[in-house]
Amino acid sequence: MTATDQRLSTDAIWRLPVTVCRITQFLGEAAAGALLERAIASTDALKPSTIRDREVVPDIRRSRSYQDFAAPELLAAIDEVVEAVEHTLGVSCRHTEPSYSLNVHNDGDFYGPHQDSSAEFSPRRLLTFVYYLHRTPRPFTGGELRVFDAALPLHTETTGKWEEHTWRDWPPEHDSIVFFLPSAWHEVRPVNCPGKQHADSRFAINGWLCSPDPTARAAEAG
Ligand SMILES: O=C(O)CCC(=O)C(=O)O
Ligand SMILES: [Fe+2]
Repeated sequence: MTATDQRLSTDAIWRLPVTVCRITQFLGEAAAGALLERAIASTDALKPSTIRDREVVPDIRRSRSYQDFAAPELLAAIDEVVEAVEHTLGVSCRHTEPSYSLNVHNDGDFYGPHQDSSAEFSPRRLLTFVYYLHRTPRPFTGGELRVFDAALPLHTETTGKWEEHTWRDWPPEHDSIVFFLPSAWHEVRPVNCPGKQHADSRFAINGWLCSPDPTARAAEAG
């Protein structure tokens, strides 16, 4: 045992915050307002949100999604900042392809703690982005994005219990975007939207920059 080991008491805390890049007023008032109107208008296209291999599991995730929602202006704006984000998060997104959807949380909706990629599910996701939209003033409470710190107090098991984790909450503020690594543990805190009006929901355009899928390419070609 070295002198340093002896100084590490069992209740020492190694707290490693996960880096999140957050940009507010990302598209500007006019573009964000127009995108919000399109998001609100998509109500008929919404289906229950899924996890992993497209399963609906309401104990883990309760919200509605529109997989084919198009937001080219958002992708163009992401393109303009991605180099700075790559630099900060230590990831390279060259030759990646975006994949994204519109996710709508209304009263009682949430998404429990999860990672967006793992060796088993969606391993090609290299960077997560979440862009938020809502009416002003914000018509709901809750719905924070909770990002858990990467490491636990030293005395806990490697996996740890959820109550031993530390975290930081990010507000889902209209026209703000966050970027983080898809391996980060995160959740959407329950939304309280007492009026339950669709237009008062927490709207998010959530997606990933993904490394290309060579098998999908081959299938498309032929
Ligand atoms: O809406 C958010 O803040 C995050 C959503 C999320 O984690 C996901 O869809 O994977
Ligand atoms: Fe996620």
